[in-house]
Amino acid sequence: MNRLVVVSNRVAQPREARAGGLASAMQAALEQCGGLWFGWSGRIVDEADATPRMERAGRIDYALVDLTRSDHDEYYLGFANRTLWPLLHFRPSLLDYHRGDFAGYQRVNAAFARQLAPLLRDDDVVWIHDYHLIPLGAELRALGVGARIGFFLHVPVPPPALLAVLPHHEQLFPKLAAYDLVGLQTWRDRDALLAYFRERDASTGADGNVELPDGRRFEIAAFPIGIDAVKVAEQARKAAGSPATARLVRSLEGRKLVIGVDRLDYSKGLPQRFEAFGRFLARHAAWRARVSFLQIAPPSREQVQEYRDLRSRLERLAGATNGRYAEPDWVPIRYVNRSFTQGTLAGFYRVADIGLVTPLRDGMNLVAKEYVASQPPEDPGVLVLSSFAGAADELAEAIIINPLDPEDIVESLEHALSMPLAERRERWAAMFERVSRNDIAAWRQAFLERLAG
Ligand SMILES: O=P(O)(O)OC[C@H]1O[C@H](O[C@H]2O[C@H](CO)[C@@H](O)[C@H](O)[C@H]2O)[C@H](O)[C@@H](O)[C@@H]1O
Ligand SMILES: O=c1ccn([C@@H]2O[C@H](COP(=O)(O)OP(=O)(O)O)[C@@H](O)[C@H]2O)c(=O)[nH]1
Repeated sequence: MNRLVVVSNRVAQPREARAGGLASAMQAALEQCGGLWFGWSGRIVDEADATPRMERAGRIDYALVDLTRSDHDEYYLGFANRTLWPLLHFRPSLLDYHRGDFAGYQRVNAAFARQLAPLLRDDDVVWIHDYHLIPLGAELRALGVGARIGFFLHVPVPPPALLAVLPHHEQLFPKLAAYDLVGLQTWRDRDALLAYFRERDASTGADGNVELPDGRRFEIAAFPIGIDAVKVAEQARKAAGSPATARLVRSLEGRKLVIGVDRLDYSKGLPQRFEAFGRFLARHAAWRARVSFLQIAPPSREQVQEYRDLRSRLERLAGATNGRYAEPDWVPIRYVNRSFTQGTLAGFYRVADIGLVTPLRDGMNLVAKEYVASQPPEDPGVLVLSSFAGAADELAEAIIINPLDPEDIVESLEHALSMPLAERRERWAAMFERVSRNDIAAWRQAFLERLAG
């Protein structure tokens, strides 16, 4: 079997717990088949080494590179997270473009290619991930790398007119042609990217083949990412008796639990969720002191102003709702700004009556799938899910809502809290079957088989 080489900005490193779907998914995928994982070490240094630091853990070899302060500012915080992230999440008004950031992004991609190329063998299969690394394939090709190279974009793709808002977009997106295969989360994303290239005179086939006017060819296809459902279900069963879950259950004193787990990101629709929970309590006095909402929200990309603003806004919203409705022995919103291990989260999901997943846009949203996989089959909870998460395509039996309408979230809470057991079981069984079938191994195999040609 050919060696798999995974490349991503964020790497789930040994001994480090960090929230984020890409890293948790790729860790699950690589643990199963082994391989090399190349990416950012997470460290910012005065002067970066010319070669990556090598480490091994289990079946995974890691090749980790540091970033300098200007690399981090321009490439990661700047172009990746202040320009591409808002653009790809349909929020052009938040887009902050600087030519210096774009130059830094290209510089880091070129540097990654120079450090990765000497580690590659001809028969490796190279799989590059996400918006941080769009030009990396072209940089590797320029260095003579002839291996099959695939690319997977974890975030949504907006319609062509929005993609074209990006200054110099025509210097960036056609670089995808250096890949043999470009994978996206959903059919909607695939169709949007095909439409972008068609509008630029490419010819595209029904099977996702693209030929650019200069003759370059590549393929675009949808591969919805999954989770290791067996492992998550097992973690949830085990965690049911853990001290952390037991403490949470004790603290509820028989009340219902609504749970949300998200990086503190403006794409996740957290203000709308907090606002809706407040309205729910206003409308349903009978539910006050009978339901608690636990929102776990580890801070993310804190040097970006929009993320700091969001944090302050959420503190105000949680404070206002708690101030208005709390009792001496009950707080409506338990708002927690730290991360937990996936094992601990699985236990929390299992005892939660409702999983509240309401992003304004999300490539997939693995938390939705983890919530489903963690439920006890005999008494499963209810998933409330935004129609704007990629996961909604596979989880149609969730209560699907539009997160921009707080009333829709309020109604979904009423509906979920009063749903009969038989209906909960039926909806959950259908979702669990799909989450189990379309798991992380199936995703990896489907992508790599198509990449192999
Ligand atoms: O690396 P960070 O800047 O700390 O951010 C964490 C990750 O966020 C995004 O995750 C995406 O990938 C998930 C798995 O496919 C998907 O479910 C989710 O919808 C996406 O938002 C980002 O795309 C990753 O690059 C980051 O590592
Ligand atoms: O405290 C936390 C919060 C989240 N996660 C994990 O981070 C991932 C979040 O992925 P998702 O696709 O939902 O969103 P992203 O953060 O990638 O946008 C999931 O696997 C969570 O289990 C975690 O390990 N600890």
